[in-house]
Amino acid sequence: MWWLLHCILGFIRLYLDGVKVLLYQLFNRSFTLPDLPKQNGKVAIVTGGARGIGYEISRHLVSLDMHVVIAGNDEQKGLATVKKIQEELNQGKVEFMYLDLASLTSVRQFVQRYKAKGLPLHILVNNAGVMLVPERRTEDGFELHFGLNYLGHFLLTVLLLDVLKKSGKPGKFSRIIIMSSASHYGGRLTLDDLQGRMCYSAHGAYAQSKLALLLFSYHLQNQLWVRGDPVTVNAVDPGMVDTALYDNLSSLAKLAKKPFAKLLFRTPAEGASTAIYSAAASELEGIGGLYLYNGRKTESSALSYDERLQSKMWKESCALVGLQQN
Ligand SMILES: NC(=O)c1ccc[n+]([C@@H]2O[C@H](COP(=O)([O-])OP(=O)(O)OC[C@H]3O[C@@H](n4cnc5c(N)ncnc54)[C@H](O)[C@@H]3O)[C@@H](O)[C@H]2O)c1
Repeated sequence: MWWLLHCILGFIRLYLDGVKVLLYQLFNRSFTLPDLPKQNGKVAIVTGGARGIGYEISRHLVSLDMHVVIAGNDEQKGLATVKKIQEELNQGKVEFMYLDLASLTSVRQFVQRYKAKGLPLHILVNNAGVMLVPERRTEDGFELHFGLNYLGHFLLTVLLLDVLKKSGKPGKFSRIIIMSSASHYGGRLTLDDLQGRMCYSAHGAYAQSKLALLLFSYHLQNQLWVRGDPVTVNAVDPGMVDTALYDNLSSLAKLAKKPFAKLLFRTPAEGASTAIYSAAASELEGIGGLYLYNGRKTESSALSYDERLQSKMWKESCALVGLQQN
């Protein structure tokens, strides 16, 4: 019985958070990107950069003369996106590399292939994600939202940290941008049931994955500061954006969403603006540990700032992906 209540509460919390965001978007214009400095010589990885918000981030970073690696699990789409960006921008340094975040082996192989290229890494945008997927497991047996949105990005980031640290320097920090969501406000984290085995709610699982990303983001930033490493980590909330992320809504919810999406949802380009700003704005040089929404610093949930929970999650995540803690 209590699992049913848990599912219903997860569902209600997610939709309430959605309503709050839509009301905000009704009365506030989308953040307008200022002119950003050219980024010649810089290299970025954008996960899920082949469509939606990730595509807009990739395209904009290439237009700033960054070398962008689009990392995704759909090779055909990825290569087509590379071609599209090159045609639109009349060339530009952009390439596709295969990465399936739902497979820890694929994450490790991606990092190996990336490192073999000998490229530096100045910007890592952890953008890819899925939402409201019916109960499924990753290749490694993790609940899909947790395994893909969170653990895949956790491993990717930790394995790329050495390159990010080497590529940054005082006054020119490397930057990690983590795509969170307002759904994290309603997120709950049950450390002894991270895989939702006791009771599964797709709404709860998505919110949990976004909360876990925030706990990770703050904890990692603290570690980097303590060690004096030239890398910053900021989390970004893109708002509610009309993309394929909503493809898993029920038919009824999709129907109800249609008029709202036209009127109130942000376009992918608008949704990408805060992430692009975090990646390239001079005024964010050396600044990390923020939750940014609509171009501004905002408070995330009280739970996300809980340092004990952050460190417990860090330890648990290292154990789950088979990493030695440092
Ligand atoms: N759209 C919104 O309203 C909204 C709101 C808050 C947060 N977000 C977040 O923004 C990010 C981008 O979402 P979007 O709205 O552009 O959705 P989208 O569905 O258009 O894009 C998601 C991207 O993730 C990639 N992806 C999915 N599974 C993958 C896997 N196994 N390995 C590698 N890549 C994979 C997809 O190929 C796609 O490129 C997500 O993290 C999402 O949670 C979106």
